[in-house]
Amino acid sequence: MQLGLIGLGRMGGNMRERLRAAGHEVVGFDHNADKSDVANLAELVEKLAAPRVVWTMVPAGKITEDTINELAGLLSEGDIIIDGGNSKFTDDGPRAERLKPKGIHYLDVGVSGGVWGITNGYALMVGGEAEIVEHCKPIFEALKPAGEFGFAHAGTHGAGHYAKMIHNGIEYGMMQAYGEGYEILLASELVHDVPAVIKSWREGSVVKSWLLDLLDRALDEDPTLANLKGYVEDTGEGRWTVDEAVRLAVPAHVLAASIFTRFESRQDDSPAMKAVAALRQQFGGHAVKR
Ligand SMILES: O=C(O)[C@H](O)[C@@H](O)[C@H](O)[C@H](O)COP(=O)(O)O
Repeated sequence: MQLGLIGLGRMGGNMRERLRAAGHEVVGFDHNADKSDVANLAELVEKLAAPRVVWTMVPAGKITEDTINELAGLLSEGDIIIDGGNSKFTDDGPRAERLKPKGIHYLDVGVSGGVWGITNGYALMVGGEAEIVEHCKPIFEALKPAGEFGFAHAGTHGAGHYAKMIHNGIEYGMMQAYGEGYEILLASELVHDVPAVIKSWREGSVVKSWLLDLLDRALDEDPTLANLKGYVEDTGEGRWTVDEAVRLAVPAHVLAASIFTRFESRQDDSPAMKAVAALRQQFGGHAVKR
Protein backbone atom coordinates (compact mmCIF):
# COMPACT_ATOMS: atom_id res chain seq x y z
CA MET A 1 0.00 0.00 0.00
CA GLN A 2 1.10 3.62 -0.56
CA LEU A 3 1.40 6.09 2.30
CA GLY A 4 2.41 9.71 2.60
CA LEU A 5 4.22 10.30 5.91
CA ILE A 6 4.84 13.80 7.22
CA GLY A 7 7.42 14.26 9.98
CA LEU A 8 10.49 12.01 9.85
CA GLY A 9 11.91 12.62 13.31
CA ARG A 10 12.60 9.94 15.94
CA MET A 11 9.12 8.44 15.55
CA GLY A 12 8.21 9.13 11.91
CA GLY A 13 11.66 8.27 10.55
CA ASN A 14 11.60 4.85 12.21
CA MET A 15 8.01 4.25 11.13
CA ARG A 16 9.01 4.89 7.52
CA GLU A 17 11.71 2.22 7.85
CA ARG A 18 9.38 -0.32 9.42
CA LEU A 19 6.71 0.26 6.77
CA ARG A 20 9.21 -0.05 3.93
CA ALA A 21 10.63 -3.24 5.42
CA ALA A 22 7.06 -4.63 5.29
CA GLY A 23 6.83 -3.83 1.59
CA HIS A 24 4.80 -0.60 1.69
CA GLU A 25 5.63 2.37 -0.50
CA VAL A 26 6.24 5.40 1.72
CA VAL A 27 6.67 8.94 0.45
CA GLY A 28 8.07 10.94 3.36
CA PHE A 29 8.22 14.67 3.90
CA ASP A 30 10.26 16.49 6.52
CA HIS A 31 11.45 20.08 6.77
CA ASN A 32 14.95 18.61 7.06
CA ALA A 33 15.79 18.10 3.36
CA ASP A 34 18.33 15.37 4.19
CA LYS A 35 15.54 13.15 5.49
CA SER A 36 12.80 14.13 3.05
CA ASP A 37 11.78 12.24 -0.10
CA VAL A 38 10.00 15.30 -1.56
CA ALA A 39 10.44 19.08 -1.47
CA ASN A 40 7.00 19.98 -0.14
CA LEU A 41 3.50 18.68 0.63
CA ALA A 42 2.22 19.41 -2.88
CA GLU A 43 4.87 17.10 -4.32
CA LEU A 44 4.05 14.44 -1.70
CA VAL A 45 0.37 14.52 -2.69
CA GLU A 46 1.25 14.38 -6.42
CA LYS A 47 3.28 11.21 -5.87
CA LEU A 48 0.35 9.32 -4.31
CA ALA A 49 -2.47 7.60 -6.21
CA ALA A 50 -6.08 8.27 -5.13
CA PRO A 51 -7.54 7.49 -2.68
CA ARG A 52 -4.50 8.81 -0.85
CA VAL A 53 -3.59 8.08 2.76
CA VAL A 54 -1.41 10.69 4.46
CA TRP A 55 -0.16 10.22 8.03
CA THR A 56 1.10 13.21 10.04
CA MET A 57 3.68 12.53 12.73
CA VAL A 58 4.56 16.04 13.86
CA PRO A 59 4.41 17.78 17.27
CA ALA A 60 0.90 18.23 18.67
CA GLY A 61 -0.72 21.66 18.57
CA LYS A 62 -0.14 24.38 15.99
CA ILE A 63 2.29 22.40 13.82
CA THR A 64 -0.17 19.51 13.45
CA GLU A 65 -3.07 21.90 12.89
CA ASP A 66 -1.21 23.87 10.19
CA THR A 67 -0.05 20.67 8.47
CA ILE A 68 -3.57 19.25 8.36
CA ASN A 69 -4.99 22.55 7.08
CA GLU A 70 -2.40 22.64 4.30
CA LEU A 71 -3.10 19.00 3.42
CA ALA A 72 -6.84 19.66 3.33
CA GLY A 73 -6.20 22.20 0.57
CA LEU A 74 -4.20 19.68 -1.47
CA LEU A 75 -6.17 16.44 -1.03
CA SER A 76 -9.37 15.36 -2.79
CA GLU A 77 -12.64 13.66 -1.97
CA GLY A 78 -12.10 10.11 -0.69
CA ASP A 79 -8.58 10.75 0.63
CA ILE A 80 -7.68 10.00 4.26
CA ILE A 81 -5.66 12.00 6.80
CA ILE A 82 -4.27 10.20 9.86
CA ASP A 83 -2.89 12.14 12.81
CA GLY A 84 -0.48 9.88 14.69
CA GLY A 85 1.02 12.59 16.92
CA ASN A 86 0.16 13.10 20.58
CA SER A 87 -2.69 15.55 19.79
CA LYS A 88 -5.30 16.40 22.38
CA PHE A 89 -8.41 14.27 21.84
CA THR A 90 -10.64 17.35 21.84
CA ASP A 91 -9.01 18.47 18.56
CA ASP A 92 -10.15 15.38 16.67
CA GLY A 93 -13.95 15.68 16.48
CA PRO A 94 -13.88 19.30 15.19
CA ARG A 95 -11.07 18.39 12.76
CA ALA A 96 -13.07 15.47 11.32
CA GLU A 97 -16.09 17.78 10.96
CA ARG A 98 -14.02 20.43 9.13
CA LEU A 99 -12.68 17.82 6.68
CA LYS A 100 -16.07 16.17 6.06
CA PRO A 101 -17.50 18.78 3.61
CA LYS A 102 -14.44 18.21 1.39
CA GLY A 103 -15.06 14.44 1.48
CA ILE A 104 -11.73 13.88 3.30
CA HIS A 105 -11.80 11.18 5.97
CA TYR A 106 -9.91 11.45 9.23
CA LEU A 107 -8.45 9.01 11.76
CA ASP A 108 -6.67 9.81 15.02
CA VAL A 109 -4.09 7.28 16.14
CA GLY A 110 -2.30 7.07 19.46
CA VAL A 111 1.12 5.56 18.81
CA SER A 112 3.26 4.13 21.59
CA GLY A 113 6.66 2.53 21.37
CA GLY A 114 9.20 5.34 21.34
CA VAL A 115 12.53 4.77 19.61
CA TRP A 116 12.15 0.99 20.11
CA GLY A 117 9.10 0.77 17.87
CA ILE A 118 11.17 0.21 14.74
CA THR A 119 12.08 -3.28 15.96
CA ASN A 120 9.40 -4.07 18.58
CA GLY A 121 6.45 -2.56 16.71
CA TYR A 122 4.15 0.22 17.87
CA ALA A 123 1.01 -0.12 19.97
CA LEU A 124 -1.76 1.62 18.02
CA MET A 125 -5.05 3.02 19.33
CA VAL A 126 -7.33 4.26 16.56
CA GLY A 127 -10.33 6.60 16.51
CA GLY A 128 -12.65 7.04 13.51
CA GLU A 129 -15.09 5.31 11.17
CA ALA A 130 -14.83 1.50 10.88
CA GLU A 131 -14.61 1.37 7.07
CA ILE A 132 -11.77 3.91 7.02
CA VAL A 133 -9.92 1.98 9.74
CA GLU A 134 -10.42 -1.16 7.62
CA HIS A 135 -9.02 0.55 4.52
CA CYS A 136 -5.84 1.50 6.44
CA LYS A 137 -5.46 -1.95 8.09
CA PRO A 138 -2.38 -2.98 6.03
CA ILE A 139 -0.50 0.04 7.37
CA PHE A 140 -1.57 -0.67 10.95
CA GLU A 141 -0.65 -4.35 10.53
CA ALA A 142 2.88 -3.40 9.46
CA LEU A 143 3.40 -0.96 12.32
CA LYS A 144 1.91 -2.99 15.18
CA PRO A 145 3.90 -5.64 17.06
CA ALA A 146 3.92 -9.12 15.51
CA GLY A 147 1.84 -10.84 18.23
CA GLU A 148 -1.81 -10.90 19.12
CA PHE A 149 -1.88 -7.55 20.92
CA GLY A 150 -0.94 -3.96 20.12
CA PHE A 151 -3.92 -2.70 18.12
CA ALA A 152 -7.36 -1.33 19.02
CA HIS A 153 -10.04 0.48 17.10
CA ALA A 154 -10.95 2.32 20.28
CA GLY A 155 -14.03 4.19 19.06
CA THR A 156 -15.10 7.29 17.24
CA HIS A 157 -13.05 10.41 16.36
CA GLY A 158 -10.89 11.29 19.37
CA ALA A 159 -10.94 7.81 20.92
CA GLY A 160 -7.46 6.96 19.66
CA HIS A 161 -5.85 10.03 21.18
CA TYR A 162 -7.98 9.62 24.31
CA ALA A 163 -6.66 6.08 24.76
CA LYS A 164 -3.08 7.27 24.24
CA MET A 165 -3.59 10.09 26.75
CA ILE A 166 -4.69 7.61 29.44
CA HIS A 167 -1.79 5.33 28.44
CA ASN A 168 0.60 8.19 29.09
CA GLY A 169 -1.10 9.08 32.38
CA ILE A 170 -0.42 5.49 33.47
CA GLU A 171 3.13 5.78 32.10
CA TYR A 172 3.75 8.77 34.40
CA GLY A 173 2.40 6.88 37.41
CA MET A 174 4.43 3.74 36.74
CA MET A 175 7.64 5.71 36.21
CA GLN A 176 7.00 7.63 39.42
CA ALA A 177 6.45 4.40 41.38
CA TYR A 178 9.74 2.92 40.10
CA GLY A 179 11.50 6.23 40.82
CA GLU A 180 10.24 6.40 44.41
CA GLY A 181 11.07 2.76 45.13
CA TYR A 182 14.55 3.34 43.72
CA GLU A 183 15.08 6.36 45.99
CA ILE A 184 14.00 4.47 49.13
CA LEU A 185 16.35 1.61 48.24
CA LEU A 186 19.17 4.14 47.83
CA ALA A 187 18.41 5.70 51.22
CA SER A 188 18.31 2.34 52.99
CA GLU A 189 21.11 1.33 55.38
CA LEU A 190 20.57 -2.33 54.48
CA VAL A 191 20.65 -2.56 50.71
CA HIS A 192 24.09 -2.11 49.25
CA ASP A 193 23.55 -3.03 45.61
CA VAL A 194 20.49 -1.20 44.34
CA PRO A 195 21.07 -1.93 40.61
CA ALA A 196 21.26 -5.65 41.48
CA VAL A 197 17.88 -5.46 43.21
CA ILE A 198 16.32 -3.71 40.20
CA LYS A 199 17.82 -6.40 37.95
CA SER A 200 16.41 -9.17 40.17
CA TRP A 201 12.88 -7.89 39.50
CA ARG A 202 13.17 -8.24 35.73
CA GLU A 203 12.18 -11.91 35.73
CA GLY A 204 9.57 -13.64 37.84
CA SER A 205 8.61 -10.62 39.91
CA VAL A 206 5.18 -9.06 40.15
CA VAL A 207 6.54 -5.64 39.11
CA LYS A 208 8.45 -6.76 36.02
CA SER A 209 7.73 -4.56 32.99
CA TRP A 210 9.37 -2.96 30.00
CA LEU A 211 9.78 0.29 31.96
CA LEU A 212 11.62 -1.65 34.66
CA ASP A 213 13.85 -3.20 31.99
CA LEU A 214 14.64 0.32 30.79
CA LEU A 215 15.48 1.47 34.33
CA ASP A 216 17.88 -1.46 34.58
CA ARG A 217 19.37 -0.45 31.22
CA ALA A 218 19.83 3.14 32.41
CA LEU A 219 21.56 1.87 35.58
CA ASP A 220 23.84 -0.36 33.50
CA GLU A 221 24.89 2.75 31.59
CA ASP A 222 25.24 4.95 34.68
CA PRO A 223 24.96 2.96 37.98
CA THR A 224 24.25 6.01 40.17
CA LEU A 225 22.52 8.14 37.48
CA ALA A 226 25.24 10.68 38.28
CA ASN A 227 25.13 12.14 34.79
CA LEU A 228 21.49 13.19 35.04
CA LYS A 229 19.64 15.98 36.79
CA GLY A 230 16.36 15.08 38.50
CA TYR A 231 14.48 17.38 36.14
CA VAL A 232 11.54 16.05 34.10
CA GLU A 233 9.58 17.75 31.33
CA ASP A 234 6.11 16.81 30.10
CA THR A 235 4.32 17.31 26.83
CA GLY A 236 0.73 17.56 28.04
CA GLU A 237 -0.84 14.14 28.19
CA GLY A 238 -0.46 13.69 31.96
CA ARG A 239 -2.10 17.09 32.52
CA TRP A 240 -4.99 16.21 30.17
CA THR A 241 -5.47 12.87 31.96
CA VAL A 242 -5.83 14.66 35.28
CA ASP A 243 -8.19 17.24 33.69
CA GLU A 244 -10.35 14.32 32.55
CA ALA A 245 -10.25 12.68 35.97
CA VAL A 246 -11.48 15.96 37.48
CA ARG A 247 -14.17 16.45 34.79
CA LEU A 248 -15.46 12.90 35.34
CA ALA A 249 -14.98 13.02 39.14
CA VAL A 250 -12.76 9.93 39.01
CA PRO A 251 -10.23 9.63 41.87
CA ALA A 252 -6.78 9.49 40.24
CA HIS A 253 -4.36 10.06 43.10
CA VAL A 254 -1.29 8.43 41.59
CA LEU A 255 -1.62 10.06 38.19
CA ALA A 256 -2.19 13.51 39.73
CA ALA A 257 0.73 13.11 42.14
CA SER A 258 3.06 12.06 39.34
CA ILE A 259 2.41 15.11 37.17
CA PHE A 260 2.75 17.43 40.18
CA THR A 261 6.02 15.72 41.07
CA ARG A 262 7.34 16.53 37.59
CA PHE A 263 6.47 20.20 38.14
CA GLU A 264 8.30 20.05 41.47
CA SER A 265 11.37 18.60 39.74
CA ARG A 266 11.77 21.87 37.83
CA GLN A 267 11.95 24.09 40.93
CA ASP A 268 15.24 25.07 42.54
CA ASP A 269 13.38 26.11 45.64
CA SER A 270 9.69 25.74 46.42
CA PRO A 271 7.66 28.93 47.02
CA ALA A 272 4.98 26.77 48.68
CA MET A 273 7.49 25.29 51.13
CA LYS A 274 8.94 28.74 51.80
CA ALA A 275 5.41 29.83 52.77
CA VAL A 276 5.00 26.75 54.99
CA ALA A 277 8.37 27.43 56.69
CA ALA A 278 7.43 31.12 57.16
CA LEU A 279 4.06 30.24 58.71
CA ARG A 280 5.59 27.66 61.04
CA GLN A 281 8.05 30.30 62.18
CA GLN A 282 5.26 32.89 62.59
CA PHE A 283 2.95 30.80 64.76
CA GLY A 284 5.47 28.68 66.63
CA GLY A 285 8.76 30.54 66.48
CA HIS A 286 10.25 27.47 64.81
CA ALA A 287 13.69 27.73 63.22
CA VAL A 288 14.00 28.25 59.46
CA LYS A 289 16.88 27.67 57.09
CA ARG A 290 18.16 30.74 55.22
O1 LIG B 1 4.14 5.73 24.53
C1 LIG B 1 5.13 6.31 24.11
O2 LIG B 1 5.80 5.95 23.15
C2 LIG B 1 5.53 7.56 24.82
O3 LIG B 1 4.55 7.93 25.74
C3 LIG B 1 5.73 8.69 23.84
O4 LIG B 1 4.50 9.05 23.30
C4 LIG B 1 6.49 9.86 24.40
O5 LIG B 1 7.75 9.48 24.82
C5 LIG B 1 5.73 10.55 25.48
O6 LIG B 1 4.77 11.34 24.85
C6 LIG B 1 6.53 11.44 26.40
O7 LIG B 1 5.58 12.11 27.14
P1 LIG B 1 5.94 13.23 28.16
O8 LIG B 1 6.84 14.20 27.42
O9 LIG B 1 4.64 13.87 28.50
O10 LIG B 1 6.62 12.55 29.28
